[in-house]
Amino acid sequence: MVHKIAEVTGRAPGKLILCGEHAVVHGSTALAASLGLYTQVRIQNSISTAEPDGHLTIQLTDMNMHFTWPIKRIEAAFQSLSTFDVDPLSVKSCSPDIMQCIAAIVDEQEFPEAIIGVAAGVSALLFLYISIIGFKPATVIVASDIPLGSGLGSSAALCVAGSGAMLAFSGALDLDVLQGDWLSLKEKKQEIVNKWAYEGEKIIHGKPSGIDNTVSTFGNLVKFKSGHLVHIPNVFPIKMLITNTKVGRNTKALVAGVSERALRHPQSMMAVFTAVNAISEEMAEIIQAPFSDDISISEQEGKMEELMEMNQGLLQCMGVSHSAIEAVLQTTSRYKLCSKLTGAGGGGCVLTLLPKLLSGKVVDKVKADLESQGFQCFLATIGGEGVQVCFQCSSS
Ligand SMILES: Nc1ncnc2c1ncn2[C@@H]1O[C@H](COP(=O)(O)OP(=O)(O)O)[C@@H](O)[C@H]1O
Ligand SMILES: C[C@@](O)(CCOP(=O)(O)O)CC(=O)O
Ligand SMILES: [Mg+2]
Repeated sequence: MVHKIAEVTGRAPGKLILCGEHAVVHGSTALAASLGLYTQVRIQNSISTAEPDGHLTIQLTDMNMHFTWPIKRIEAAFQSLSTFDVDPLSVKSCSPDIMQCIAAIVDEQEFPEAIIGVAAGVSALLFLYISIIGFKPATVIVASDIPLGSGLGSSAALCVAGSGAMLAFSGALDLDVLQGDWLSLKEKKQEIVNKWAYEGEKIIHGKPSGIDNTVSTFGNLVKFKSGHLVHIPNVFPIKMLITNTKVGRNTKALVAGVSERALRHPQSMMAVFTAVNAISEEMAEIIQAPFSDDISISEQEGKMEELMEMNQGLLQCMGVSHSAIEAVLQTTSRYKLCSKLTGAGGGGCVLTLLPKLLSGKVVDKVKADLESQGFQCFLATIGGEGVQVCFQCSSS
C-alpha cells in the first residue's frame, strides 16, 4: 500500500515584544518571546477535497471567507513576467512585477470593507504558494487564535505557518512523513522557513525588522538586532497580563509613520532609538541574570518595570501610543503595576508585568477593572516552541 500526502498543516505562534518595537526597524536591539496562541495553515491536495480540480482555493475560516481561482487564470496573470522560477530552496523577494500579477488576481475577489486589510494577508499567502509550490491546484485553509492587528504578530505567524506548510508540502524540507504528529524542524530548515516568511511579512508590513517572523519560527525568547538573532535562555519566570484595547490599527501605517518622523527629526529620533537599544540590552541582562531567592527576583522585577516604563515613554516620543493604551497604563498604575504597549501600538495590546509575589486577588481586581472599561484581558504562556508541521496521508 502506498501512502500519499493528503494534507500538510503548519502552525506558528504569535509573539510578545518585551521591549524595542519600532526602534528595531531602525537597527536597535529588541527582545521578543513566543506566545501560546497559534495560526495554522493547512494545505490539502485538491483530489482529497470537495474543491473542483484545477483551482487554488484559500479559506479563511475565522472570517468565513473563501477565495478561489482557476490555476489557468493564475498562470495567465503571471505570463507577463519574462521569468518566474518556482524553487522552494531559492528564497526570493516579491518584486514590483510579481506584486502586480498578484494584485491582478487578488483584485478579482471581493473583500468586505470591514476586513479590507486581509487582502494583504491573502497576497502574502499567494506569493508564498506560487513561489514555493507553483501553479498547482490545492486548498489552503487558515485558522488562527491570534487576534488580528493587535500587536501579537498575527501577520508573521501567518507567513511562518504558511511557509512551513508549503515547504513541507513541496518536499523541500526532506522530513520523515510521520502521520498525525507535530514535527519540530532542525535549525537549517527553520532558517529556510524564516527567510520565506520574512518575504511574506514584507508584503503585509512594508518594512519589517524581521523580529516577528524570527521569534515565531524559532520560538522561545530572542534578542534581535539588524537581522541578527541571539537565543536567550528563558530562566527568569516572566508573567505578563495582556490587555487588548480592541482598537484596530495597521502595522504598516504605524511603521511608516515612525520612519517619517525620523526623516523630519533625524538627530532627535536617533537619540530615541539609541536609548531604546540600551533599554533592550539591559533588559536582556536582567532576564539572563541568575536569581537566588524571592528577594533577588523582586529586585530584578523592579528594574524590569522601570525599563518598561522608560520604553513606553520613548514609544510615546515615536508617536505610537493611543488614548486607549494610556487608559490601560493609568488603570494598572493604580494597582502599582507597570505596563507598556507591545507590537506596533496605535491601539492593540498592552503588557503588564505581574510580579511573582503579587497576590491572585490583585490580578483579579485589575482584570475586572480593565474589563469594566471594555478591554479584554488574558494571561498567556510565554516562550513555547516555534514553527511545527504535521502530515496526513491517504492510502492508495
Ligand atoms: N489569519 C489570517 N488570515 C488572513 N490574514 C491575516 C491573518 N493573520 C494576519 N493576517 C494579515 O495580517 C494583517 C495584520 O497584521 P499586522 O497589522 O501586522 O498586525 P499583527 O501582526 O500585530 O496582528 C491582517 O490585516 C492581514 O492582512
Ligand atoms: C513595530 C514592529 O517593531 C513590530 C510590529 O509587530 P505587530 O505587527 O504589531 O505584531 C515592526 C517590526 O519590527 O517589523
Ligand atoms: Mg504584524
